[in-house]
Amino acid sequence: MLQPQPTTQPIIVGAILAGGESRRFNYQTKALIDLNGKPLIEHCLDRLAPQGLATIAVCANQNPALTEYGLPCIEELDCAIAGPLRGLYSALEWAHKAAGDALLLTVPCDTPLLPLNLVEELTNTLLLTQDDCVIASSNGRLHPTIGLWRTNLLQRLADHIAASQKGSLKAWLSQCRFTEVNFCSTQIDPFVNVNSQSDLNNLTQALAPK
Ligand SMILES: Nc1nc2c(ncn2[C@@H]2O[C@H](COP(=O)(O)OP(=O)(O)OP(=O)(O)O)[C@@H](O)[C@H]2O)c(=O)[nH]1
Repeated sequence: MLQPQPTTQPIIVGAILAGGESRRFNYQTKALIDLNGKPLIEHCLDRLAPQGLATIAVCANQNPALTEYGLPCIEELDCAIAGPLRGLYSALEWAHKAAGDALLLTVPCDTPLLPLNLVEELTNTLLLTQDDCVIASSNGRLHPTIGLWRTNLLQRLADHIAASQKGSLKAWLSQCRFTEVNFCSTQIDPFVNVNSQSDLNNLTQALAPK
């Protein structure tokens, strides 16, 4: 088990959610979609690497194509729900096992421009508020897959899933005490995501030198 540092800083581990069906991208593995010469998951990793996480794992239905990154692979828990909430549930279980009472950052694999102060801002807010979690937003839009969660939510989430038998992250969030942390940018939305070929085309164009 990862041990806490001799400071008051909690252990923070990261999980990149990279499962799902990718119906809007012809069922292609979204994490491996190329953006400007690099797969989306590498963009994510590059953004997270300098942010002081104790470890970063990938939660992706054990997709063998993602094992080459050498990241710990989080096994998806067998439950009646699918989608990002199952990813969060699996990641919380992994984080609780790996680090005990700690904090878990979740991000989706399809957001290549994550802010470099994401972990710092979310952590500062969570420690201040003592809420269950903090969730990122931009331009007035909440991004429930991008959050910092207390691992001790695990049992509550398990109960929620067992009671609802289906679930969206939004429905789960409505059961949580959370604060929203807004990240703004005058240029491209830092949480712009790639769900389809046209999203990819638009982002490639937006990133092209003017
Ligand atoms: N681990 C895990 N991640 C998931 C699961 N479903 C979705 N995700 C991830 O959660 C993020 C948001 O997913 P969505 O865009 O809502 O769903 P998607 O399946 O990727 O795409 P669509 O089928 O087009 O809706 C993406 O990074 C997905 O890779 C799941 O069941 N398990």
